[in-house]
Amino acid sequence: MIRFDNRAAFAAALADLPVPDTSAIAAAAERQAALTKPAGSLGRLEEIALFMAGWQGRDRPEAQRLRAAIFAGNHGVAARGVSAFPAEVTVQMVANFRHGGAAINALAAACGAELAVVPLDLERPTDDICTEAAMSETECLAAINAGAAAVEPGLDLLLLGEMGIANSTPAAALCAQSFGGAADHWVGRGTGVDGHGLARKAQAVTLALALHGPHCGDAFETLRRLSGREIAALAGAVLAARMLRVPVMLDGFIGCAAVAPLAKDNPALTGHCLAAHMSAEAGHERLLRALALDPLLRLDMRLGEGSGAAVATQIVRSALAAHANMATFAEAAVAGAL
Ligand SMILES: O=C(O)c1ccc[n+]([C@@H]2O[C@H](COP(=O)([O-])O)[C@@H](O)[C@H]2O)c1
Ligand SMILES: Cc1cc2nc[nH]c2cc1C
Repeated sequence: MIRFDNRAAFAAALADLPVPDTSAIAAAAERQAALTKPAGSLGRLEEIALFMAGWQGRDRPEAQRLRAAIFAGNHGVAARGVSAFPAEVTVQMVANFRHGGAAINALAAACGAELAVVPLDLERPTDDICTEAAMSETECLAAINAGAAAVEPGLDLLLLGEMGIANSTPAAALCAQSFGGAADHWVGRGTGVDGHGLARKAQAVTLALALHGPHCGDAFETLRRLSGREIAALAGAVLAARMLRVPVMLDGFIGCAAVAPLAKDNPALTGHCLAAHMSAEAGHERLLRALALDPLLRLDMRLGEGSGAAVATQIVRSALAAHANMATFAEAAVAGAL
């Protein structure tokens, strides 16, 4: 299990990322070339199989041990009218996750993933990012470590999700701080705010950037000032997964925004990540481009809670089933290419 003792340990881990196992990739590619299909004819499924081989370190990667970890947090900035829903929905949805009634319960079960629900101090929202840092150093480190604790060595794939009313506003602030651009480039309608709500979001992001921007010296400080507990937990989970060579399936706008400050400090960070889908949230396309991630699906989803990650995991399962179970040309006595 990974635990970061302090912010320096977090920064050191981010600066020294493990790389995939190139001999496992080569062995998987050799097998792929021998399977009964024209070379490349399974398209991205072939790339996914090699990606999984590299991080799992074996030529026949598996999709047996799948975990979906959903982090939940509350946000001081919610008081500025930036969400279409009241803040109490966060705790109510956590109860729904626990009772099995949410989309992620159905979708995680459908793709064979166990579900870990991690509420983070829901009774204690973060401070309003327009006037204060979201978290103290201690709080931010605790949230990051709650994320890291959800990652176990030997997982075949980690699916990540979040729940937090108002969290698309801090997510937009993280994107603007990490990749530049005005607030308007990054805010979207979230749970469904109207034009006034959208203007309040842009205003909140602009205020937060003006206050914190000059002080966001590294990923930890950016997360501490501009994110929230569930977002910092996602960042901690992604970095811990990398240290354990566990591949990660990222979900929507907020899930991807969590890695933006880390990718700013080390662009290689997203190397063990797949982007499940392109959310309908306005900034997600721009964010995926900045992270150099090509989403697997485009289904106009914008739910969060790991729902897109669970749907895209079905694609990974298909890729690995073909890779592991197809016959080779020799086994099936099929002639190869001329
Ligand atoms: O995943 C996405 O792309 C996504 C886009 C819009 C909203 N959400 C979810 O909706 C909540 C954030 O929206 P909001 O309007 O409250 O900021 C939070 O619980 C997210 O999981 C998620
Ligand atoms: C009902 C509801 C469910 C969610 N799941 C993730 N974010 C959400 C936001 C709302 C409002």
